[in-house]
Amino acid sequence: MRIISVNQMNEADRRTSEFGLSGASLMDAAGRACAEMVHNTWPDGRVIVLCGQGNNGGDGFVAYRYLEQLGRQVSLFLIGDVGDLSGDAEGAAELVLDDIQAASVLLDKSENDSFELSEGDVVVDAMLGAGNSRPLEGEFLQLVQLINATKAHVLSIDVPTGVRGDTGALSSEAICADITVTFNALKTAHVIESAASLCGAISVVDVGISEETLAYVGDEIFLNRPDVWADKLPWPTRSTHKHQRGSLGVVAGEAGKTGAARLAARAGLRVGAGLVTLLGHASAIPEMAASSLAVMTKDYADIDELYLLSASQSGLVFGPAAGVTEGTRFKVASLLQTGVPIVLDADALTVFKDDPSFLFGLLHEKCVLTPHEGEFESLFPGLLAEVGNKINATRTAANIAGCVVVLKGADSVIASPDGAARVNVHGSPFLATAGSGDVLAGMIGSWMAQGVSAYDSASASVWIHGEASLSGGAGLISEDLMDYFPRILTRIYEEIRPSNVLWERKIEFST
Ligand SMILES: NC(=O)C1=CN([C@@H]2O[C@H](COP(=O)(O)OP(=O)(O)OC[C@H]3O[C@@H](n4cnc5c(N)ncnc54)[C@H](OP(=O)(O)O)[C@@H]3O)[C@@H](O)[C@H]2O)[C@H](O)CC1
Ligand SMILES: [K+]
Repeated sequence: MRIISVNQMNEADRRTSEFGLSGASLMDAAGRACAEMVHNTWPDGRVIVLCGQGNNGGDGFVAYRYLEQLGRQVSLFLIGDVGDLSGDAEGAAELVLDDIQAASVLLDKSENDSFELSEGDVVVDAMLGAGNSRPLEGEFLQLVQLINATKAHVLSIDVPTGVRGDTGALSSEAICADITVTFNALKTAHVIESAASLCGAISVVDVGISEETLAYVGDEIFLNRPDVWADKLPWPTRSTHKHQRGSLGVVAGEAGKTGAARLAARAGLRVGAGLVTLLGHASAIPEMAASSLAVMTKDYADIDELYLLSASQSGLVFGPAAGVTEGTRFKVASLLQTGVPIVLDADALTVFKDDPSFLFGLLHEKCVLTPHEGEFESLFPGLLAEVGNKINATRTAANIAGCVVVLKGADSVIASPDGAARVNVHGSPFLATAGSGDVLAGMIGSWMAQGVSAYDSASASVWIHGEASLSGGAGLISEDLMDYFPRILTRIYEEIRPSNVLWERKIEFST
């Protein structure tokens, strides 16, 4: 599923009308889909369709017409004058002209009490869509506040009114929808917070804009789902041995602070690395060894030994509980010098707060940085605010760093230095718990150790991590996450069924 900008969607619209379906046909399909969604989701109750002056309102006029045909009790309101409508919206309004009422009657209770919204009503929000260009005020704002204060169900067309398509940030109060119906692709607001949470359940409907057109106008930005990376994961064959499944080295913090590295190591083992080793100072070995069975431990006396041990791994993880110290900086530099694929997280990022460009000079294309918003701000100060769009800010960061950057959150963005990005919304809020980032880092390191690209390793890990959190539900702690991996990985495997892999070998005997 593609994520595209408002301008790109307008261009896709324009190209489609030029070479295929007219704007009026697209609007008809859009409005019809919304009417059907209302009818199927809420088969009873009054429906109130609230339209603005643009094409979002146009979709609303069409939806009104189809809802009438479906036999629904439905009323139609317009903000502004019919005379100000133009283009396809004007055409759609002409078919329902006699039914249009001024939206002001919804606000002025003395004028018409019967239009007080109540529980069980359904509001179709067609006030503003992709064309919203500024904070709401006047009637728009009052209507949004009125609708949000009721218990009526709300279906927003394209985006909830008040939300701006190209950012997740809110500049004024916006509609809180139960369902948002959008067309052929997603926009930033559907996946990035805070706007994303206002969309409710999102339904992407095909109104006739082809994938070819979207690919032509759009960037390589997709929703992060198994369909974009599942076939890139390696599966062992019957003759694979553990040394062919990669060796992951997780560099631990000091004695007493090795829990984070142990979480990462265990996650790495679960995700499939054949060998996982915790690398630590001699003083940290006893506690690591005591709690690890299949994970090995190895001590290093100094940075030269760490370099040698790391250089023999096929994937590395460093940063969780490493300490914001000069020693951590040296270790990062040394680990990067090995050229081995590496995940840098937490302290391994924060430690470069004062001179991020020094880190950028050391990074290579097999690196993955996994900052949360605070750590991102340390490395790329002001970038998020300046770009105003989390997806594009992360893409810029990946370009500056020259490697994959995962900006973690409810809406994690995985960006590659070539401009591609994937946005992950798959996960539970209970992931906000100690150690969950350490688990993620271990997973990414493990896929990379097995030869998967940095971009696919990060994408697969973020999704599987999210899926595990959903399986865990409430009360989840980081230690639990790993227990869900086998079932999730088996499901992914079963969906793909790589032709070169045979798990269960059937041998039948007949007598
Ligand atoms: N392929 C598709 O995605 C399809 C989309 N459709 C629908 O079309 C809209 C986009 O339509 P557009 O006309 O570009 O935009 P809007 O309807 O959202 O709004 C434009 C009008 O609203 C005014 N405006 C903008 N911001 C505000 C504001 N904050 N307050 C008040 N008024 C505002 C704007 O006026 P200006 O003064 O800014 O010029 C316009 O009058 C898309 O969302 C879909 O629903 C197609 O119908 C199907 C294909
Ligand atoms: K809307």
